[in-house]
Amino acid sequence: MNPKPSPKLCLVEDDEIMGESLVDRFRLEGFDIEWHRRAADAHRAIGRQGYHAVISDIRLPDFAGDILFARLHESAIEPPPFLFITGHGSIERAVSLLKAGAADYVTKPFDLDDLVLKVRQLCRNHAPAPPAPVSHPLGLSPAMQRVEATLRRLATHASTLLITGESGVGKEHVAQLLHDMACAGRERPFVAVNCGAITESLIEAELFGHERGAFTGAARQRKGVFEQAHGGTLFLDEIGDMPFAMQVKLLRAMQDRRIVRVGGETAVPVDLRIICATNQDLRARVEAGTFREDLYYRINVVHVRIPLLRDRPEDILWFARRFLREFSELHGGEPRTLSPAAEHALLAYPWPGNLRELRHCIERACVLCGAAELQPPDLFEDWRDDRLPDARAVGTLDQYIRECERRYIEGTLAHCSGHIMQAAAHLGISRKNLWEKMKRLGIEAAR
Ligand SMILES: Nc1ncnc2c1ncn2[C@@H]1O[C@H](COP(=O)(O)OP(=O)(O)OP(=O)(O)O)[C@@H](O)[C@H]1O
Repeated sequence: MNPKPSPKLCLVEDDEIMGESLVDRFRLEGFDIEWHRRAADAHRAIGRQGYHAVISDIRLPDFAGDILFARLHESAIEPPPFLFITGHGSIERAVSLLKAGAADYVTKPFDLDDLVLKVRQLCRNHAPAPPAPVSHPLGLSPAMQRVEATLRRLATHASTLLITGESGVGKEHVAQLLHDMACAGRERPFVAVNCGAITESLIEAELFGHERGAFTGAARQRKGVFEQAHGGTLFLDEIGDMPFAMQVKLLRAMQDRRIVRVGGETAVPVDLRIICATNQDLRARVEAGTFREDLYYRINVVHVRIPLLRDRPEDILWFARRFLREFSELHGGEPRTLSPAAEHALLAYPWPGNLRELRHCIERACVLCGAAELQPPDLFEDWRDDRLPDARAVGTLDQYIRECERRYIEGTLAHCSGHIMQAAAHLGISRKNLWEKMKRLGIEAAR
C-alpha cells in the first residue's frame, strides 16, 4: 500500500529567521512545505500547486498578505484555507480577515505547537483542488483577473462579444484566450480580420467569399472569413472602420447566421462566435452618424473593456519578467533579470503603446544587451536618471550624496505608494533605519 502523501503547505514569509524556523519545524512534523518570500510568487504557485493550506504573514515586501488573499478570491482560483500570522495588537485586522473568509490566524509572538495543531486541523478538513490548467494569462492586476473570470463565464455562453481598449492593450490576445477556453482543447478555427486594412471594394468578398466569375479575376469560388471561421471564432478587429454601406450586410449576417457569397444566390448557414474589437468610441461614432446604431447594439451585447497598461501597474513587472524569460530562451542565453533601478524605470514609464510597447522594449534589450542583469539604459534608449541631482548645482560631496539619498528614498516610497515596510524591503534596510533616514532628510511619510 502507498504511504499517505504528506500534506502540502505554502508558507509566505519574508523574514528569513521566522521562515527558516517554520520550514524546519513543519518538515519535522512531516509536512511538505514550500516557502515563498514574496506575495506575487505565492500567488502564482497557489494557482498551480494544489496546497492543503497556506500560512501567510501580512507584511510582505511586494504586497500585503490580505491583498494576496483578496486577489485569489477575485480570480477564478478557489484558494486553500489561509492561516494568517498577524502582528501584535492587530486583532481588528485579524477579525476582518476572518470575516473575509480566512480560516484562522495567530498573533505574534505565537506558540509553535499551537500553530502546528491549527495547521494540522486545516489540512485534515481540506482536500486540495487539482492544479489550475491556465493561471493568469492576462496579468496579476484585479482588473485583468476580472476580465479573465468574465471570459470563463462567457466561454460557455455568449456568441457575440465586444472588446474595447487602446491599441496594444491585448484585445486580440483576449479574443484568442476566449476562443481557447471555449474550444477546451478541440481543434477549431480562429480567424482574425482587420476591418480597417481592407479596401471598401474588397470587404464584402473578404467577409462572405465569392462565387466563380462573380467579378473580373474571380476564377474560382472562394470562402470568406465567415465560412472559414465556421465552428470556431471570427475576430473582427477595428470594427469601427467597417465601411458604412457594409454595416447593414454585416448586421444581417450576424442576426441570421447565414451569408450569401458575392455573385451567389443561396444562403450558407454559419455557426460561429463573433468577437469585435475597437479602440474607437463607438457610441460617439453612432452619434456622429458614421456607425449604425442597430449594429452597435447587436455587437455590444457583452462588453469587455481592457484598461491601459499604466492603469494596472501590478501587470507591468509581471509581463516584463514573462517577456524576459521568453526572449532569453528564444535567444538561447542565460536567464536574465531586471535590476531594481530597471524595475523602477519600467514602473515609472507611461507605456503609451501598452503591452505591445513593453514587449518590444524587452525584446530589444534582450537582443542588444549581453548582461545578465538589465539596467535602465538597456531598456530605454534615451534614458536619463532624474533621480540623480545636477552635480554643479549641489555643493560638497556630502551634500551631493545626501541629495541622491533623498531622491532615491522618495522615488522608492512613491513606487511603494508610501508603504514604509515595502519601501524598506526594496531599499534593503530595516523599517527603523528608513524612518531615521526620512527624519534626517526631511521626508514626510504619506498619510
Ligand atoms: N496576456 C498576454 N500575454 C502575453 N502577451 C500579450 C498578452 N496580451 C497582449 N500580448 C502581446 O502584446 C501585443 C499586443 O497585443 P494585441 O495585438 O492583442 O493588442 P490589441 O489591443 O489587439 O492591439 P491593436 O488595437 O493595435 O490591434 C502582442 O504582441 C501580444 O502578443
